[in-house]
Amino acid sequence: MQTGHGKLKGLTSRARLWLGVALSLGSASAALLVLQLFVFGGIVDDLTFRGRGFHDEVGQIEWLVLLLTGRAVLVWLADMASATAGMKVTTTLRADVLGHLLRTDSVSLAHRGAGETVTTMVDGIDALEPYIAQYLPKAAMMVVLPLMILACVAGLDGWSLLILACTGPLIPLFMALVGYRAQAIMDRQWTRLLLLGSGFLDFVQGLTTLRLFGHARQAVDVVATMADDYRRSTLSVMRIAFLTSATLEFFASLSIALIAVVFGSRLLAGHADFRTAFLVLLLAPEYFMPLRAFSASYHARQNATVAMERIDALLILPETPKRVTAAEHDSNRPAACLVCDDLSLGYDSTNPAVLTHVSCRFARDELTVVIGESGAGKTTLMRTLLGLHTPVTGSVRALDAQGQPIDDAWSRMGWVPQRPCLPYGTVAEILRLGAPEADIASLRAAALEADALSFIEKLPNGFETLIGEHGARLSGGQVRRLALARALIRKPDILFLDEPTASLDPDSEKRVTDAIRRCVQGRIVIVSTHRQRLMKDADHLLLIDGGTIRTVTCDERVAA
Ligand SMILES: Nc1ncnc2c1ncn2[C@@H]1O[C@H](COP(=O)(O)OP(=O)(O)OP(=O)(O)O)[C@@H](O)[C@H]1O
Repeated sequence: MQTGHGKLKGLTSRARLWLGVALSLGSASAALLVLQLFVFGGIVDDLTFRGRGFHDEVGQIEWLVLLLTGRAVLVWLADMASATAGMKVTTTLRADVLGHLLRTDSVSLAHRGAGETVTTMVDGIDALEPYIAQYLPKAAMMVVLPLMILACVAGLDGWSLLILACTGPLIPLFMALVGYRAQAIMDRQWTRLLLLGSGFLDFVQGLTTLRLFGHARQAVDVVATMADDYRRSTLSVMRIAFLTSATLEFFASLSIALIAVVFGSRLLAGHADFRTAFLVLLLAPEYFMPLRAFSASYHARQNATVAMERIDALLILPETPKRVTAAEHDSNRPAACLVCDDLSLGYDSTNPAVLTHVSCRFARDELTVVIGESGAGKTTLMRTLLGLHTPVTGSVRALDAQGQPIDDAWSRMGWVPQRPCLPYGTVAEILRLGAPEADIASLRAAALEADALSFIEKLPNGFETLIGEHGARLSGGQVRRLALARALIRKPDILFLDEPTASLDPDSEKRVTDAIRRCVQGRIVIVSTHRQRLMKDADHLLLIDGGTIRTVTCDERVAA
């Protein structure tokens, strides 16, 4: 199995080109830096010890300005390239994770907290950007520039080469030791961030309930405690960062001081010339500079390693398998029936067998109503038919009028869940979630079919009226009819409605039931309910009882 570091390395392939450009530009700017120091050393030596005036050095000064400008441009371009690489990686990864979550078994996803998923998607993926845009280029420069400087110093002075070659490797070694300890602290900090993110989301979502039960104050205290924990663990991380840079500074200063002392004594003894000594003293701090920059971005790698583990936990969530394979793929064939063959459905080990040996058919132009006690498995069956939940055994097939499987029937399904999710937006935006390209005529047609047009037209701005989250300014019956219109706008072949009339008053119940009846023509319509009115309207009544399913006979219906 790949470790967090291994997975991080895999990320670089997403922006190889931009990272390559950043590295090339960085290397070129490093070469210009070395040249610049040589030219500067020469100018200072000429002016101080060789008796030359400024007018003699004009050519050299022009070169120096040219090198400085060239280097500034190259550094800017390298920064742009690495920032582009970082953005490219995070953008493509976020799209991939989102795409995967859309294909994921909805039950597995629901078992993870929404707050944790959101924090991973936002902060987790953001944490990878500094790793790509800062850490990787700096790690490469930590090798390129010191090697260039060592090569130059090798040609200038043996002693200095020895000092730099011995002290340089000590720094990464010590940083690795510190980093080993920092990883545990980073893990802890990430856990605290997740707790804070999910706690805050829960708090906002449950604000009304908390106020009603008089727990708002305690909730604020809990969030404050979590924020304080996060602050403290951030301070621990910063302590480690300070320790790392202090170590670096110590070794760097020691090494430069040593070179200065050695050169000083040799200059006094007349065994060295000023130009060489000055040049080596100019080059020595630059030798340690990339190590410093690398150290400053080292925490980005640790942060990214922890974030990558979390992102990977999302990526390994099981995807819902494609359930039907057919040789031909013809989206024009409408589904004539939906067939369940010996289905067994369950969740994790706590609930492994909700339904067993379920075999049944759902036909077009029929209203099939599924009934059963609360907790019998109606929603579980519906989720499975929709492809949102993977059966333990058995299969679900959509067949055309000739009995041939239809591969893409699932793309033409409509669903109205028990608690329809209406995001913040206008009525038109909510409806267009079903079909983004739908024009206003299609919106009106779907609303009319779902008996939602009359109330939408009475809203202050009609289809452009802003509806609060979860349909805040609508009644329960209006929310159901709007959700039905959203499902119908997709022109579904197969329509699922989970408890569409639950908790509605008789008038709203009648309106929703009549709307459902109108939808049956040319469609497979499957409804789960506890309500008598829908049961009476059913063409086919299925009862879930004792973990399996059976048809309710006409005699039983009459007797009931
Ligand atoms: N995500 C889940 N993980 C584990 N068990 C679950 C999950 N969802 C439902 N269950 C369990 O599966 C069983 C069937 O639940 P389901 O929601 O399908 O019942 P239902 O017939 O739709 O109930 P209701 O009429 O109250 O909506 C219940 O025992 C429930 O606790």
